[in-house]
Amino acid sequence: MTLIDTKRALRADMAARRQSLGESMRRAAAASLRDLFFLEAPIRLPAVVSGFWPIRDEIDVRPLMDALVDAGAQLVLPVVQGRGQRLLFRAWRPGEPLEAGVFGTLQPPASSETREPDALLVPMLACDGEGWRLGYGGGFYDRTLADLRSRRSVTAIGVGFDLQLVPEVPHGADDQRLDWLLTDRRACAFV
Ligand SMILES: Nc1nc2c(c(=O)[nH]1)N(C=O)[C@@H](CNc1ccc(C(=O)N[C@@H](CCC(=O)O)C(=O)O)cc1)CN2
Ligand SMILES: Nc1ncnc2c1ncn2[C@@H]1O[C@H](COP(=O)(O)OP(=O)(O)OP(=O)(O)O)[C@@H](O)[C@H]1O
Repeated sequence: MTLIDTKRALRADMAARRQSLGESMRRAAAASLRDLFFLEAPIRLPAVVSGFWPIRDEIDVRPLMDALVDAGAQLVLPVVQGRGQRLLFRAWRPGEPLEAGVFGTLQPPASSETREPDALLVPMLACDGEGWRLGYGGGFYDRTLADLRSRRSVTAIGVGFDLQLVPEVPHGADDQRLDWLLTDRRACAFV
């Protein structure tokens, strides 16, 4: 199997695993995630922090985003510019309107100012103990992190349910490692 096939198979497995979680478990996980973030404090605030508006069965980071704003963070949300391009980030505050983006995402309108994040909450399907991450396969976060890291220091925090942690995520030359892992059960830095 090629790397692409192996990743595709793992994506299907992990999507099914995440789908098995019930509503009350999801609510509790969103609150634990928020609390663990502030207990372990992966970043210093104030800072520009990229969140994400959850799609499909992703963990709900909205309680964490609310708390980040209360703690002095400037939130930004990702915007897909096009296939093969890096993500752009637009400022957003909880309660402000969002508009439809690609792949079922919601994003701040073009009137919101663009900001480069100091830290990113990175959605993931799977992650391993070394910080290798599996996303939906667009390579958007890999391209974005490669570009940001070539110019500045950023903290990439992989965010998901604890059951998304697996022994090994296959990776290639284009994959960017995470700096931190944040789940409903742990927050830890990768060395
Ligand atoms: N909540 C959230 N927002 C996000 C991301 C994300 O992973 N989660 N992104 C992370 O990059 C960007 C959006 N990228 C995405 C890329 C692919 C798919 C997706 O559903 N892909 C289909 C295949 C589509 C196709 O190739 O035609 C799939 O997985 O079935 C979703 C979002 C920016 N915003
Ligand atoms: N910096 C880059 N430059 C060019 N192509 C890239 C870069 N990063 C990733 N890609 C390409 O994007 C495609 C998808 O990559 P991959 O399967 O790792 O996506 P993913 O990490 O699961 O998705 P995402 O980051 O969007 O959540 C691959 O063909 C990969 O080679």
